[in-house]
Amino acid sequence: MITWNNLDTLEAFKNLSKAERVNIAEAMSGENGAERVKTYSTPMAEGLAYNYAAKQVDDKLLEDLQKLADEAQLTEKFEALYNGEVINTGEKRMVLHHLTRGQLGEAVNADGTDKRAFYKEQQQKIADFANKVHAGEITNAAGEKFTTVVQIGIGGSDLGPRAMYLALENWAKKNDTFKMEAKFISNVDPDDAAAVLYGIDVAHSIFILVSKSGTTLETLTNESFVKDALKNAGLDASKHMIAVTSETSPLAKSDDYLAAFFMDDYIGGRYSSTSAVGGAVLSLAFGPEVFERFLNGAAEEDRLGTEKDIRKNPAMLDALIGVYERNVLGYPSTAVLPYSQALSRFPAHLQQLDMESNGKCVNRFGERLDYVTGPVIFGEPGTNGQHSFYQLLHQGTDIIPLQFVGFKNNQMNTDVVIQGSTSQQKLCANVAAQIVAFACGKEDENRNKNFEGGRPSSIIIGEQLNPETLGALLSHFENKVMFQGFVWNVNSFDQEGVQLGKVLAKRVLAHETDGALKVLSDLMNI
Ligand SMILES: O=P(O)(O)OC[C@H]1O[C@H](O)[C@H](O)[C@@H](O)[C@@H]1O
Repeated sequence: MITWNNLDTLEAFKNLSKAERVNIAEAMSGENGAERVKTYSTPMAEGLAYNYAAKQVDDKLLEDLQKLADEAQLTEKFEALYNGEVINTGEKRMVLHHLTRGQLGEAVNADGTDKRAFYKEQQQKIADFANKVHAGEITNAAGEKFTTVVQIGIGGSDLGPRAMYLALENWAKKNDTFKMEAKFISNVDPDDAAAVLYGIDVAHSIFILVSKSGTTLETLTNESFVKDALKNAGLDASKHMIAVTSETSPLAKSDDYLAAFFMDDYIGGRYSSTSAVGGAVLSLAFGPEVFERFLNGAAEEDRLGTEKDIRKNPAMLDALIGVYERNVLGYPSTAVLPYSQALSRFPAHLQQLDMESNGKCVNRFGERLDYVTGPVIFGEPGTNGQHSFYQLLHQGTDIIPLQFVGFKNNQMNTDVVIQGSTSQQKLCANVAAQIVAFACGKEDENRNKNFEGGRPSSIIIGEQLNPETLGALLSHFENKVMFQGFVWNVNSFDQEGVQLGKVLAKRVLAHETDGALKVLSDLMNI
């Protein structure tokens, strides 16, 4: 029997609050620190490892976190989720994104079909379509090959797929699997679409309209923008556009598209990178085999999420340490710092994934919570971030837990030795140095140059960012956010908080405003 309880009612949480605080600076110094780096590491899928040596934990605290995991029934809740229980209570929906990449439990039937079979069927249809485009069997009206793919979508229909595309673009070029360049149009700012259209050859471009709901104003506006551009170029828009949407959306039955591929209401936008939402653009850009390898990496990581032992379940461990930092230590935000230029948009994706999921102040039953939930998430790739906001991370008044990601090898296999080391070595040296600098600090008589240390971090380390490791990385964070939502007893799968602004914007556009909104509308010249 699963029970959904608030965090502050759990005995294990009360104990956790009383636990002695670990001094990271001490723990990470000398032989002790060396031993921690070796032992406080949990294997992930595809050769990745989650290293939490520089987190504010010790064996005793890990035991307490295990008790919290058990009492909060995290494994059981995950099991219920992947077996098709209605976990998204706000919208009365199942939560099935794991089924887009594997079958963790029982068959889930809905809408008259087996859902795993449905997602696989869509993936296969996309693969067939992509193969035909690459082979020149599906072409523009002049019989010429498409060379560019442009995704039109926003939020989950943009951020995840865009981050994944950028993560694999150079890898695919190096590994001869790069098929088509991809571009993305998301913002309703007309300069976004205009800039993308300006830089491409529209006659050889295929546009993917991606909207789960089929009603998002920004996306529909950008679709019209693109259709106009195609028309002005003397082209038939329906020969250049495909759609990815849910079968129930208004777009599903339209004749305006060359083809349509489907996801459904059981996949949240921010969890949709492994569905047709990511599948179409990534299969067109890199080939369906690369997309499949990405799914396999995610599936392998998902399986680790079913482990009860937190030391064998990196997503659950990461989630629990995050809860400890947020609810016991009181840290307000978390920085995601990938030491990989290919992951330049990964933090932006995680912002939506984490904050749209767990930025809630009521529990699953709509009752106000008396404790804090999701932290503010932000980040930039290293080493760039070091020359930007790390000052605050090192010496600011807030302690901000850090999530590093780093790879031993680069993707392009091109490097140079300057001052006795390669660029890749410099990159890796920096991330190692930062972990110790944040943890241990450095005493200095000059207060301005003093580093207090005690700033916790973890790092996910891998050999190279490739389709499999990217899939594993994505799954890790998706499952981390899910487990945290379970602990906080919030519904991580709806997003009512984005509605009010949309409603008011519509009122502004209809000139139905008064008071402050009227004056602001006037100020903005609407
Ligand atoms: O895919 P769509 O239905 O167009 O939705 C796009 C996005 O907009 C919404 O407002 C939500 O905040 C996001 O969760 C969603 O991903």
